[in-house]
Amino acid sequence: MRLRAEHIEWRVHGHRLLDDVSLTVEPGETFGLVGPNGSGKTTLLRVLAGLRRPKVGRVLANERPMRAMRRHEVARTIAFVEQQADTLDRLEARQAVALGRTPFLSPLRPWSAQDDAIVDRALADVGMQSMADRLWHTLSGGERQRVHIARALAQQPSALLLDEPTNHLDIRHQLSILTLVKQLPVTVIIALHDLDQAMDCDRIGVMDGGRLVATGPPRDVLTLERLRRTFGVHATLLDDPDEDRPILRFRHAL
Ligand SMILES: Nc1ncnc2c1ncn2[C@@H]1O[C@H](COP(=O)(O)OP(=O)(O)OP(=O)(O)O)[C@@H](O)[C@H]1O
Repeated sequence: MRLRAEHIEWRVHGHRLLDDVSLTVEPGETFGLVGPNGSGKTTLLRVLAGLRRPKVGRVLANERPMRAMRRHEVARTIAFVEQQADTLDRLEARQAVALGRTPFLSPLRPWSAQDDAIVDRALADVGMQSMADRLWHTLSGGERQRVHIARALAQQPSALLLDEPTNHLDIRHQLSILTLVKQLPVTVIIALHDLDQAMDCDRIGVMDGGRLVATGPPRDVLTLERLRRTFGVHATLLDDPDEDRPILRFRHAL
């Protein structure tokens, strides 16, 4: 799915949280959204997910204005893993993942073996199949995060939006989730704080003060000057001996 934002502005109590943001993410692309705290990444993801409907600007999903789409239609095509996702206290992990199938169910299309298979696959993809029967409140922060990601995968979306999905994860699960989402044949927009992880995206966008100040291939965008200006850090670039890709080494805050 092609996701396009055109001249989005989002204001809260007179503060402009998004300022003339335009962006096109192509089908199958993995697009990283980076920027300092409070730069507008979450706000932009919420707009792209259809949870916020801007008065100025518009979002198009495969060239269709999202404003014209019904909520369940959006839920069938776009999955969003939020940073502070809901607690699901009385549910088992498997039931929480099964919620991802809700937009597809109706009296004419009840739960089926196919839904079971999709849920099993999503649990396996995030390495949670052995904890499928565990109650939500018994799961660790990282395990809950993996269940949220599995719920989004169970939606089988055309676009997957993730807000700092690796936050609570140990390094092994960070890498496996990032590898997994990159391999998915769907459009992925992922907000990341780890700029080295962002280097593996197809393209990245840099948010700064509610504006999208740069987009492009990671190494073109994450220049030392950009790191200084937007992130307020002095960094150097090191060569990775195993791959044709630089490694960022952060020296100090400016
Ligand atoms: N409801 C609100 N009312 C007032 N200000 C808000 C509201 N929601 C967000 N903001 C402000 O908007 C700005 C952008 O917030 P947002 O959560 O989009 O940033 P972010 O880039 O995702 O930050 P972080 O990296 O810290 O998660 C912040 O300054 C935040 O305090």
